[in-house]
Amino acid sequence: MSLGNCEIYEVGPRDGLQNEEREIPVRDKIALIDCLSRAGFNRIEAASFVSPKRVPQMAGSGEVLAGISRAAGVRYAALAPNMQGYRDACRAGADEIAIFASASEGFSKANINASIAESLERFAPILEEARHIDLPVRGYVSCVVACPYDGAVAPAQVAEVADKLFAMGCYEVSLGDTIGAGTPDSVARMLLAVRDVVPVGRLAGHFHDTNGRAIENIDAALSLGVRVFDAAVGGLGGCPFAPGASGNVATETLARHLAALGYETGLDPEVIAEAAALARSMRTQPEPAQ
Ligand SMILES: CC(C)(COP(=O)([O-])OP(=O)([O-])OC[C@H]1O[C@@H](n2cnc3c(N)ncnc32)[C@H](O)[C@@H]1OP(=O)([O-])[O-])[C@@H](O)C(=O)NCCC(=O)NCCSC(=O)C[C@@](C)(O)CC(=O)[O-]
Repeated sequence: MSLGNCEIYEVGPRDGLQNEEREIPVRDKIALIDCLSRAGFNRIEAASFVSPKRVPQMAGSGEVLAGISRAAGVRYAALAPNMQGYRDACRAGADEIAIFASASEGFSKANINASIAESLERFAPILEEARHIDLPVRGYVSCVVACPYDGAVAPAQVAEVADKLFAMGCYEVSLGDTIGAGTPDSVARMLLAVRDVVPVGRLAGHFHDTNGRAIENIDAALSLGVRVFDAAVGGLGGCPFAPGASGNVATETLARHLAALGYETGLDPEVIAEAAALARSMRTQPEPAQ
């Protein structure tokens, strides 16, 4: 019996690759995105216009967006931390922008060298300009359960930042368990608080699998009505500013799990397997094919 649709938002080419130490050639990133473009995703996070000194792996983002073969109906997203990043992303032809805030001050400072309040001030003109050209902006809240610098994060703090991003015009707010500290209980407590201020249909879950609980946490989020989940093909990833954070939940694992539960993702498992093999081959320490 079908339980309806669930969307996987593919973040492998950005959240996945940004943490790899080995320099990955632009042509390899393009090949991965082109493969993912055949898999049936609506949205693929393909690029990040941040400081190349802070995240060297994302330095070729403009060339990546210029080189991909765009598939009809797929939106290619790019991260932008400030107006400079926003303008670069627009010039490169990003179809949507992702801004990224944190629920904890420690991570905000380490990640983007700004307090939470300062980061929201930086994002305001992005939302303003994007609104004029009908460019969708997605908002991230990181550290929704715990922060590698400040420890446990209260659900009310997450709700406050999610509320602000939504009120500023983000069409969707993705809730990031950046260091995979969540449990089904802590994720549910956090979501209950956030659901009070942002409609659940505008929320997405972004679960890193550091402690092997991403799937359980996704189940908790599903039971509270979340139907969009970020995932990285091959389980790539992590954040350079969150020590110990490992990859996102793997797209192929999540797609299988959702299908077994009865949700439709519209993804082609064979193409996903092909992309996962490609992604794994790009790892600094490549893993054997599964
Ligand atoms: C945010 C900044 C830029 C502030 O950086 P800053 O040092 O405060 O900024 P600044 O304005 O003083 O600029 C410093 C230098 O960066 C340059 N710069 C300034 N802006 C840009 C830009 N847009 N693109 C390219 N260069 C830029 C600027 O031109 C200058 O260059 P310099 O004069 O030294 O040669 C910096 O701290 C940064 O780039 N941080 C990296 C943040 C990042 O990419 N983090 C990883 C992604 S977030 C994440 O992974 C979490 C998430 C989203 O996946 C969800 C989850 O799991 O929780």
